[in-house]
Amino acid sequence: MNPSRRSAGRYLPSAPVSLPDRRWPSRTVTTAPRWLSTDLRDGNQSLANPMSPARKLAMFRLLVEMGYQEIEVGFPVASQDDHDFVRLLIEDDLIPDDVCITVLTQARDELIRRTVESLAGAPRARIHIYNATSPLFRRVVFGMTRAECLDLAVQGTRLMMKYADRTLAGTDLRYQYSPELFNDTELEFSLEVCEAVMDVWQPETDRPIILNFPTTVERTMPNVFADQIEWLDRNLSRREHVCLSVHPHNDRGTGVASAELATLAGAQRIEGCLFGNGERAGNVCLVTLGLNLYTQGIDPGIDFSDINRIRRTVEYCNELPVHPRHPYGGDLAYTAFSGSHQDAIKKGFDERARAAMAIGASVDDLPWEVPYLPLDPEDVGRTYETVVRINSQSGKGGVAYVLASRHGMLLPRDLQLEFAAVVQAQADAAGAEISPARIGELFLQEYVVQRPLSVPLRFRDMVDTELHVGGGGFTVGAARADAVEQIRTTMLSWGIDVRAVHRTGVGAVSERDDVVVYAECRLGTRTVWGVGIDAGPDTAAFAAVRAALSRALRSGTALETVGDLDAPVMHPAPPLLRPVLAGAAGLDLAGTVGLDRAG
Ligand SMILES: CC(=O)SCCNC(=O)CCNC(=O)[C@H](O)C(C)(C)COP(=O)(O)OP(=O)(O)OC[C@H]1O[C@@H](n2cnc3c(N)ncnc32)[C@H](O)[C@@H]1OP(=O)(O)O
Ligand SMILES: CC(C)C(=O)C(=O)O
Ligand SMILES: [Mg+2]
Repeated sequence: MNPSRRSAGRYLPSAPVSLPDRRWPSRTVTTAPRWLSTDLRDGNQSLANPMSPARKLAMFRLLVEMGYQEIEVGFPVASQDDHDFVRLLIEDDLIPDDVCITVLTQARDELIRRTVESLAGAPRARIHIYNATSPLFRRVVFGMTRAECLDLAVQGTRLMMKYADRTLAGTDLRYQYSPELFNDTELEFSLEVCEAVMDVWQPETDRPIILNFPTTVERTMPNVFADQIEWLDRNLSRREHVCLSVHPHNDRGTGVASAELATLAGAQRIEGCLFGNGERAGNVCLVTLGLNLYTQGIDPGIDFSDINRIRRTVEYCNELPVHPRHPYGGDLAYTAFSGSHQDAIKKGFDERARAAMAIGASVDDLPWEVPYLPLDPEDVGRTYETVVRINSQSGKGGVAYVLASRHGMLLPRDLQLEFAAVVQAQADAAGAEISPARIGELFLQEYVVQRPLSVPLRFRDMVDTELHVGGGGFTVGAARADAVEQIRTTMLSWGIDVRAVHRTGVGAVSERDDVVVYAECRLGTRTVWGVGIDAGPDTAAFAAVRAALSRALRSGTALETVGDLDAPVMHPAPPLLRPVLAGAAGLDLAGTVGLDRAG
């Protein structure tokens, strides 16, 4: 914004609350508050296309299944659909015994009458009346004095009770009042209005009242709201019969903080919407609040165990997408692309596995402590599959995680480093994410020789051990238990030091319970890796060494250095090896490139 044209000075800062001995900053939350979902009212009224009856029902059912026991189901006088939905719930007996529905209305005689009538036959229900109390609204919207504004609330409550006496004899009727724009209202006046409303309703143990304090348009920092709530908590009369409720909106993006600090300050109940739907920047998000508690070890009393289904239903009902970065429920909420995050996550999982094994327990019995993951994705029905995704920002830890978790390949550290560079080059070239499937393909292409050798190969030095090739597979004479050692010895005589053979049990790459062998071979000054995947360890080891040779051949420079550290030389390939290499790599060696004994 160009400061010469626009000035922040046009905006009036909110007045701080004088509460020098405020107590909320040193409190901690230990239990969940009561929740009210207003998805079907505040959420619905903010939609370009208000929910159809089918969408309303889907939302109601979802909320009930999740465990919400207080649900604001509409503004019955707003539309025929809203009215009919309330009737449907009552007449089709769709309201479980432990659920209380709420309906909202303005403090206007005719609207109150019709709202009360919409509840006829309900076993239990709450009527919620609101009127704005802030100076701006008194002046601009109502053209009322404070006394007239207070009277609106008082008369509204009286009228509601009068109509309810006539119409709702068999209903367990409960009451809620909200001074709209509470956060912009003089605190003493909010209190005065609420006290006057209570004088009419006369709250008692068996007929409590909900006083609900909204940040209708969030304009202050959350600590100011917390001060306001603590002030009310201290000053409201009949406190034991009052449920002090808050209804934060999210205009400043601090709706969650406002709600949480308000609970420290004395709020017992929070109204909000799933995934923060609602007017303008939304109502406070009930998913975030609930799972924030959960990750502090406090049961929110709400079932979030299938967050994807919750999100899909909410998206269907609201016809609005949930942002991929939305806390806990967004597609990317548990995903790291960046290398150092991935490395830490992988180490976190590895450490958990080790710790669990050490004490003979399941990882689920350990406290959740994984770097960069505040919540175990499985707790909300997500998998670990997308915890790490690979692009140019990723590193070896992430690539190794994908190979392990998606392809069952546990790479030795040096190979992780080497393959990460291969993936990095691809990611740089593509300028996009590399899928786990593509990473698997790249790995196979790079390290696993898949082309069958075209000729039988006999290792002269290996008694009883014969490597036959055909139909794409090897068979190894069974008599030799030390076949790997034999091939190592043979290779060494050709100047190839098979330094290490690493095995992992399962190779999901081939969709069989294969053994994966990683062979680290030294050719001159260069280390070359090859990977073999086969049913048995010996055949896999042979395949791994063969793959390393094939790779060495593909990169001619490596072969040129074999046998001479200082001056690259070209050696004819040993006669025995020449056809192997030709078959493996599809190249005609013709005596020009090859491998020979070092030195
Ligand atoms: C912060 C919130 O979310 S509050 C909930 C808001 N939700 C909605 O408004 C959705 C449903 N609303 C509606 O369908 C309609 O607004 C209705 C049916 C309630 C009323 O419709 P209409 O009678 O056509 O009136 P409209 O909404 O334009 O009227 C505003 C009038 O109500 C008055 N009014 C507004 N709020 C209140 C209130 N809480 N109590 C009493 N009067 C009120 C206004 O001062 C204005 O009066 P005026 O006509 O004398 O100037
Ligand atoms: C009706 C009231 C509680 C409201 O939605 C608000 O003030 O935001
Ligand atoms: Mg609201």
